[in-house]
Amino acid sequence: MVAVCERIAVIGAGSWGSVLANTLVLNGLKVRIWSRRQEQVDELNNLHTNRHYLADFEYDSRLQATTELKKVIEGATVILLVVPTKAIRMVSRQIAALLAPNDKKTVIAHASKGLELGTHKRISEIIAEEIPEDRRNGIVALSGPSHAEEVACHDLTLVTAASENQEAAKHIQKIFMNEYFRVYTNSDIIGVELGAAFKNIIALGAGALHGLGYGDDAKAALITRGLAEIARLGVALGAEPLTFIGLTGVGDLIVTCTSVHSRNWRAGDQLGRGEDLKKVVANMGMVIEGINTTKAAYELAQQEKIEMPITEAIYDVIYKGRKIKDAILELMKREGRSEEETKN
Ligand SMILES: NC(=O)C1=CN([C@@H]2O[C@H](COP(=O)(O)OP(=O)(O)OC[C@H]3O[C@@H](n4cnc5c(N)ncnc54)[C@H](OP(=O)(O)O)[C@@H]3O)[C@@H](O)[C@H]2O)C=CC1
Ligand SMILES: O=C(CO)COP(=O)(O)O
Repeated sequence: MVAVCERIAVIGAGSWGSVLANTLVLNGLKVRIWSRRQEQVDELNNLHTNRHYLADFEYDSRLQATTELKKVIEGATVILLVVPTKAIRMVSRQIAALLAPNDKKTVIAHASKGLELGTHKRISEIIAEEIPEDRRNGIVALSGPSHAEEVACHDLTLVTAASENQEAAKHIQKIFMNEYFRVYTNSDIIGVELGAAFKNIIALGAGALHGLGYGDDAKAALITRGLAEIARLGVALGAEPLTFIGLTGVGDLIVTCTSVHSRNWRAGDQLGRGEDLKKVVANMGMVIEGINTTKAAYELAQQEKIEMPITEAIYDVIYKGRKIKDAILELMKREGRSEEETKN
């Protein structure tokens, strides 16, 4: 059973952070959520809504929001980061400055999905660099096929809490588990974080296929061949191959490539319909992680000498202005291969 007195800090009040925070409140925990904007804090505290991110959802009135980071993390046994990947380093640095040295009480968890531009680091690696080991009790990635819109209305969702520290992973499992939100543990945080990041690239492609009017055969092929290249790069980077057939691999790939809730899928769909990338990003008003992750994965694949034809095609479309139809045609015209080839 979760200790009722336990206090949880959620950092980031976008669609996912706010719904995860609400889930924990409903599970009986004391939760404070941090937002950088006072008007959003006022809306959450007074109206119990967060209209920009989830238009028709009412949050539990026990959820407390504030812009004061110190107040949010004070006394927290878990600090859960749910900001876009590009903000993880800065936020972690600010948190580290507020945690006491030699106080290893706090589990640091995150539910974000991406790789850092430039360094290509996974989120737990960034956190480990910014929050000294003596100020934390493990780093956990909470990941899997999960859309805020569905968890908000208690649809059934299964995710994974991954960490090198199994006690910390079990703690995250314990505080989140309920009758609609089921959590597994996993020790392969490399595979879990890489699967979570890379699936967004393939989701951009799945959306683009839809926008162009292609059917289910094309979608299934993209998901399958996408998984093959995700796993190839992931294993080269130290992941366990089996992780890619779990919730955070194929599970998240399926949901993100097929759900209208996915921002990455929706962005791809609009690109497929001929919209301009800058306009798509501006109109989304929420993070589209796959755009930066495509660049990071493309560079990592070059560095590791791993062939990733789909990622390369999406990179060309996003970063070199290539026409999507031309990129698809080139993929289709590649030399015939054996499906049994595992390396390339
Ligand atoms: N939405 C979902 O269903 C899921 C999302 N995720 C992952 O969770 C992470 C967050 O996604 P999500 O909540 O959807 O994103 P949103 O775009 O909905 O919200 C992002 C939140 O982060 C804040 N933020 C943005 N930039 C910064 C910054 N530089 N410094 C501090 N705070 C910042 C935003 O604040 P402001 O409003 O002030 O801009 C907002 O509160 C992503 O990595 C995503 O892939 C994972 C699973 C499901
Ligand atoms: O990670 C997600 C689903 O598991 C959310 O995907 P999007 O960021 O594409 O909305």
